[in-house]
Amino acid sequence: MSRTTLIHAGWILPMADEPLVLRDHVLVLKDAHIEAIVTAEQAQTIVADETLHLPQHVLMPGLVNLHGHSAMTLLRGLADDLALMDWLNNHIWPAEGKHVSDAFVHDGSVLAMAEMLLGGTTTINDMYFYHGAVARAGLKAGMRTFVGCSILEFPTNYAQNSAQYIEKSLAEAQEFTGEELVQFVWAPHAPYTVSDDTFRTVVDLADKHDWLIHCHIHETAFEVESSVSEHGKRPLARLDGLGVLNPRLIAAHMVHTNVEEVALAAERGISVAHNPASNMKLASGCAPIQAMLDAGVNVGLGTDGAASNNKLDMFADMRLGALIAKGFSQNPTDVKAYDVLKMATINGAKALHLGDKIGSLEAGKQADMIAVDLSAIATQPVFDPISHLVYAADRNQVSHVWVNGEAVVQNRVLTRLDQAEILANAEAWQRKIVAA
Ligand SMILES: CSC[C@H]1O[C@@H](n2cnc3c(O)ncnc32)[C@H](O)[C@@H]1O
Ligand SMILES: [Zn+2]
Repeated sequence: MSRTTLIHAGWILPMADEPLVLRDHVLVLKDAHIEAIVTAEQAQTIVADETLHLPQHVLMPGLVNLHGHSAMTLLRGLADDLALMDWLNNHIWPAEGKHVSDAFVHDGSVLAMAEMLLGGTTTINDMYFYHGAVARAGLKAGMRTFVGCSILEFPTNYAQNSAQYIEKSLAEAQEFTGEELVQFVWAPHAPYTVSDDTFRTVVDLADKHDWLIHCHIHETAFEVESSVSEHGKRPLARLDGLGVLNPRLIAAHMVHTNVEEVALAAERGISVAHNPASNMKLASGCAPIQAMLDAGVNVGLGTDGAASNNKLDMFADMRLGALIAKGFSQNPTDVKAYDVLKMATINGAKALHLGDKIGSLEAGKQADMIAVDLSAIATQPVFDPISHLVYAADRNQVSHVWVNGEAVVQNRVLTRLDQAEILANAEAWQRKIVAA
């Protein structure tokens, strides 16, 4: 049976191309879809099953976290203040070797999804191991989940070689065929861990199965330099020669990217996942985001994993993304508040090839949306909600979250997940990891 809910909001931010804020409007939610956005007067004639009044709130699209490793919440705070390769080689990869399993990935992903949903993130583009566990966590949480199937040349707890990563990924994906909230994605880890042959195979498989490709690219100066010495080419040029640069690709980081490479990214129609917090914390550098936007590259926003951020907080990262761009270029007009909101919503949706389904509030789109309560002291007075969402609000002001029309957070409480169980599981994993 169909159900209609009227949501009266103080402000509706549809995330149209140009900044637009609708004051005192009503969103008509019909099952999983947005039926219409109307004035309060027009809403009086609509028969609804339920009416929700959010007079102090902004209703806006759910946030799309374009790059993460959900299960790494269980490694949060284990290794800080290190550069990427030291962090990976000497801390994270050894810890993953000891602990990563199907159960670890499931519990870590649920913990991450609880944190993300409470903070207004409705979609995660993940990449990790034990993909069935990530998908199950997404379905349990009611979160839109892109399950990145990692591929590396070296053995991990999950697989022994690239062929086995691929074989296991395909088998795990089969179980979730037809699940609306779950999609599988190829995730070759990085140019320095994946061979030419494997990249070629990934491109073919992505075409064959109609999957996206998600890869860490140009994250550090070391990555670029080692590619030049090993392959005689910078990573992007190498990947272009292998056919990887196409509209299926979501390139995470792209920090060390020159003018020619920005132009190439635009020409090939790839999307970029900008991870400002992880790039700062691992001291990787500052990605040229304004140059990418100017060139027409589709740039979304990601948190990266909780072991390198260390929070899965898209509000914090929107703010940081806007601030570091200005500080780096000494140009205050770089990466404006609305640009960063687009990155966190519609651009992320476009990168995931869901631009016609989510990422903005429009009639006919799926209802992935959040309400942000601006009545807090820290967000008063309200001259411009766009400014507050980026520069003043924090994730704890997210009061309601809907995914596909379902309220998965209501008045700051998770409706599907048991918070006490999640906390107990996190503590049990901490004890296990400390004891190892
Ligand atoms: C293929 S995803 C799983 C793999 O990636 C590692 N990882 C996490 N964060 C980063 C990063 O910023 N750059 C490169 N690799 C990263 C993670 O620990 C897993 O081993
Ligand atoms: Zn990453």
